[in-house]
Amino acid sequence: MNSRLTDETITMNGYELIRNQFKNKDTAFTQEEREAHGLVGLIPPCVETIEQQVARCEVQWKELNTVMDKFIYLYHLQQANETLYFKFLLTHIEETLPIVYTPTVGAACVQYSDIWRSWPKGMYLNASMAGSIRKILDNWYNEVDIIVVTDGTRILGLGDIGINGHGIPVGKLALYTVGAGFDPSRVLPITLDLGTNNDPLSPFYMGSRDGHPDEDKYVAYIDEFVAAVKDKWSSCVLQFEDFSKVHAFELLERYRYENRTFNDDIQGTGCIAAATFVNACRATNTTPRDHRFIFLGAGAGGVGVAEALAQLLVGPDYTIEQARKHFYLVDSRGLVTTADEANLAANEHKRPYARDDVPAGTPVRTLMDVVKYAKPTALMGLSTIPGSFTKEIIGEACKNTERPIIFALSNPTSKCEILAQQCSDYSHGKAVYASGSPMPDVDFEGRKIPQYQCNNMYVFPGIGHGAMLAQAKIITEEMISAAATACAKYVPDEEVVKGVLLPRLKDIREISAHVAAAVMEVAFEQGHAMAERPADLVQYARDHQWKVQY
Ligand SMILES: NC(=O)C1=CN([C@@H]2O[C@H](COP(=O)(O)OP(=O)(O)OC[C@H]3O[C@@H](n4cnc5c(N)ncnc54)[C@H](OP(=O)(O)O)[C@@H]3O)[C@@H](O)[C@H]2O)C=CC1
Ligand SMILES: CC(=O)C(=O)O
Ligand SMILES: [Mg+2]
Repeated sequence: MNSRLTDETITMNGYELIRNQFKNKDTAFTQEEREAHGLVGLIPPCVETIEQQVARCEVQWKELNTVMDKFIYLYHLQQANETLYFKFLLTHIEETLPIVYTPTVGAACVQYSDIWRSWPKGMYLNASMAGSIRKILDNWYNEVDIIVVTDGTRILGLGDIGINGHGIPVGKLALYTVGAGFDPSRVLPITLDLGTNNDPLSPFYMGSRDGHPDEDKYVAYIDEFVAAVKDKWSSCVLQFEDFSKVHAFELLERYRYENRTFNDDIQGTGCIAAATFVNACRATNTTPRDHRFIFLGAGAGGVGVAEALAQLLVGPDYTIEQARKHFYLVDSRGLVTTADEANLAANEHKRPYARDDVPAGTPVRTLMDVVKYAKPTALMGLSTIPGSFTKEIIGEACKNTERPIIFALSNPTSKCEILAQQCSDYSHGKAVYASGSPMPDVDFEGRKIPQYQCNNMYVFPGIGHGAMLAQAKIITEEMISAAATACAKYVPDEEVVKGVLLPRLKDIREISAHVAAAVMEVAFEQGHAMAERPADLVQYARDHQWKVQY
């Protein structure tokens, strides 16, 4: 539903109306509305359509010289008029998403406290609020359909940047509206400002400079937060975002069986990587079981993706243990093996992938060692180490298969394991490539090859929407894998054979409707849905997308 001016709930005077970002139409207020709401004289007299307003934004946008200027411009636009902001995003999706989201949001987060211009978007909860979180949530002004929460401890590949990470929940929620049509007045970005272990060098840093609380206090705080959210907004979806691997897996396990919640970095990333990999297999005429995978990075994203890909290999005649034998995970200590019990004890999420079959004396300390040993057909980068997929590594991978599959998923671009053009050059155009942040088209022997952004943004909006519409009590792995299948299938065979791995971003609303429908279908099948089942799930999802219009 749109937040419409004609709502009976409108009791605001004109001055309040133009300062309300959800109700404001600026020059698009009609003459009748101006007279009815005391707006006459408060805005320029011309009456414009939203298309005319967008045309003005286009001119202003073109005059902005830096990506940071564009980021700040969009933030201001959102603060002034959410409808126009989303209209501009949706009509300029390929230009604006790399600003609102990765890579520019990463640069903006690093400087968030410095570029701050009174952007009261969302909530900030800190350690001193322990014991009062439920009461503090009452300060929020509206009902909430979805919350994206971070504790700022692992923002993209930028590490523990504390309250400056707030740009990520804000950006993710913009994508929830762009992608799945969540009503922007009913979404809530939250940062839990529980300190940072890094020294925020800026004198303007707005968060706590204390280190993180001890483990017991931390978990008690998150318990209180989750319970407070459930009590205040019992039907809202709670998405955990960019929590360090120290807590990401543990918190997912702690809450997933009793709450409508998921972890985007583990499950959303696994989902989109599975969808992209399925299409890479369709494009290369291979099956998932044909592949041997090396992962650089065994954190939240790495293990989330490994588990989602491993599930693609599982079947009646193939167990998850057999599937996991296709995987070799490399972390900062080298190949993850059962010999390194200290590593596994500190990172239980790695244990299912720890190799116990490496012959004594085999060198497996570096990525190159492991590539030579395991002879991969697929390389997955979730390490935050830029340039780690070198020409030599790609050259080795090319010895094992005609078409190696290379996903360089670390964000933002400055952390990416290998750029698209490099991957094409080093593999002589043979690699099937996808990246986490957007990449320009590749020039291969004079031909322009389009690039694919394997990013959870393709699926989390639809997952959240499906869970909300079905009123799913919980969000299960089966719902997530149905979302992956729906996203992969959205690319028809005739496109996939040409190497198209993912749908076009301009179709994101329709993709999200299919993803949401797939999630709902499983929610009804598994008996987790509390809503009544609609006849046509895709149409139902479409009909419940907030329309970007006044
Ligand atoms: N495309 C997408 O949709 C998504 C992309 N990402 C991106 O993936 C990246 C990783 O995220 P996430 O998994 O959550 O981060 P984590 O911090 O959880 O994991 C990082 C992993 O990289 C390993 N690592 C660090 N340095 C090295 C090194 N020099 N050599 C080998 N391994 C190393 C770490 O090793 P150790 O375990 O030993 O510390 C750890 O296993 C980020 O850049 C993030 O933005 C994440 C989610 C979604
Ligand atoms: C995309 C995303 O969630 C990340 O890089 O953390
Ligand atoms: Mg993330």
